[in-house]
Amino acid sequence: MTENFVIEFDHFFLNYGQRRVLNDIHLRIPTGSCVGIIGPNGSGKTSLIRSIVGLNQATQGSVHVFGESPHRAWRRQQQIGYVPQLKSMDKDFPISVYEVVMLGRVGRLGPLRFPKKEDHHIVKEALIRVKMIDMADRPIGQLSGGQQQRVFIARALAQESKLLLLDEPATGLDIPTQQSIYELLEQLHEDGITTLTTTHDLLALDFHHFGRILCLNERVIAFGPPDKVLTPEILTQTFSGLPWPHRLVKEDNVEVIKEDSCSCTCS
Ligand SMILES: Nc1ncnc2c1ncn2[C@@H]1O[C@H](COP(=O)(O)OP(=O)(O)OP(=O)(O)O)[C@@H](O)[C@H]1O
Repeated sequence: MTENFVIEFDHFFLNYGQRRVLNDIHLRIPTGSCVGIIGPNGSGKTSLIRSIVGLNQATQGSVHVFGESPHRAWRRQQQIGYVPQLKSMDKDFPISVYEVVMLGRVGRLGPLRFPKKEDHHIVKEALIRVKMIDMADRPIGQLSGGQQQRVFIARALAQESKLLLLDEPATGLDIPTQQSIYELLEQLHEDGITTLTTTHDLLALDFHHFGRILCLNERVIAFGPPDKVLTPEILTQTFSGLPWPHRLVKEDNVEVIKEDSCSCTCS
């Protein structure tokens, strides 16, 4: 590891039982970058994120975060903020927005220690940042999906993470709310926080907010700046899983995909 890379995958393979989910991931994420991870449902995006957090163990190869194993990086300095996919929540779950964000401080407080003035200050700042301070006393379960997502981002911010992993943060949200989440990511990027954000929904992704796009479909299909990566060919390969190389050809005003090596028409 060099200090310029926050995450380093070294020929990383992941199986669930016999099933291969991530195949020879060899990738380095530069410190401070704002990465969008795209790929269809089941392409391994969540599995990749969970591997970075140490929730999945490599079947082969390795991943290092801040130059350490994910477990050590997670436990030692609480540097990784993880916002999992939003699940529906019991409306009566008895925990307030403020308390959820304070959970982000627990790792730094240590066991059985009460929050100090500084912790309360950090929690309030995080809530202000995601524009949720007015709802601090509300039960989390009574918030909309977009509001809950902001609260979970605030919890990760309260950890003072240098690396933030967001799994499908915009899915199911209306367009202005998606936009506001992406704008927030952009601000975090300006603060030097490395962010990785997944989505399967190309329409929900505003590419302008990302410095790099990772196209994933079990393997890394492409990784680079949006203008280089978001080509019809690469997107087709990412989302269709069709073999490479191939090309898009217009036939009777309909675009069809053709492999370069054969003349068959694929739908
Ligand atoms: N705990 C698990 N045990 C067995 N198989 C799993 C497990 N978690 C995920 N899978 C399978 O691994 C594959 C990749 O799943 P993953 O959740 O990483 O994909 P994804 O790209 O995040 O999908 P989505 O866009 O739907 O969230 C899928 O086929 C899924 O069914």
